[in-house]
Amino acid sequence: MSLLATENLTIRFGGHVAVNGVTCSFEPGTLTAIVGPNGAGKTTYFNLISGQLKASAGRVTLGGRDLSNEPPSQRTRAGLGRAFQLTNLFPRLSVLENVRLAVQATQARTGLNLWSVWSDHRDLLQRADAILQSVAMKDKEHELVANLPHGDQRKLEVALLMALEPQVYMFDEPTAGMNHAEAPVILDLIRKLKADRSKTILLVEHKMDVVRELADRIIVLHNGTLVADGDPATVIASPIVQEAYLGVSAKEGA
Ligand SMILES: Nc1ncnc2c1ncn2[C@@H]1O[C@H](COP(=O)(O)OP(=O)(O)OP(=O)(O)O)[C@@H](O)[C@H]1O
Repeated sequence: MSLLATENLTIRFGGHVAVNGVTCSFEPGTLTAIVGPNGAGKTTYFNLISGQLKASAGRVTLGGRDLSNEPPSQRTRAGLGRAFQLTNLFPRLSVLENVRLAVQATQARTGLNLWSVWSDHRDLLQRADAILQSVAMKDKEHELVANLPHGDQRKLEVALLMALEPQVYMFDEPTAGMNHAEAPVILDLIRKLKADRSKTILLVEHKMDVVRELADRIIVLHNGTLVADGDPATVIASPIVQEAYLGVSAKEGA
């Protein structure tokens, strides 16, 4: 079982410390919600973990392996999977082709050469098929991604993440910009991932009703610092979070 950990993780932009000495670990089988006010450093923390930003100080490790100096592609190979709000999709390819490419990337990662990838074409298709079934998109497999509604594109993005079989799933406001019909589909996919119990899931989320339903644990960032960490009921109920960090949203979710 691989544990994701950050040790004293810090980044400075000029004089501003956006993430300040965050030490935290995330266990498989747990969905941790990361909350905090706007500008608290949540997305920056994600960027430091996935490698989009390089830390000024501190370390990111997965299963004891230090990833701090690895580029994002190596971190993905090591098992960190992040949903990138559609930037990972190939819009001019079909749904099936997108999933198949993601499955192929995984097989290449596990050491198969090009010839065996080709000879295992049928296995590839079966795996892609299973993923499409699991996200209920089999009926759209031949549609061009560019023609899909926004909600389906976001769903496909989660499907591509699943195809990569990461140990860690990172979602940054996965239902942002979605309508009332689209959001439940994404939340259902995250629920299914969670039911697997072997995955580490990190979720940056402002919507407290979503956090309350999905999170096993909540950590709170404020001014780049980790200020609370614990089970959802305790963290949400704590006066410091209610009054200073979550404000009206927390009360609405209560
Ligand atoms: N590349 C950058 N250069 C300079 N400052 C940055 C950069 N990225 C983030 N910041 C600053 O770091 C702080 C944390 O930003 P971040 O986007 O991580 O907050 P957040 O908690 O995700 O906010 P929100 O909930 O609004 O998305 C902010 O003050 C932001 O302006």
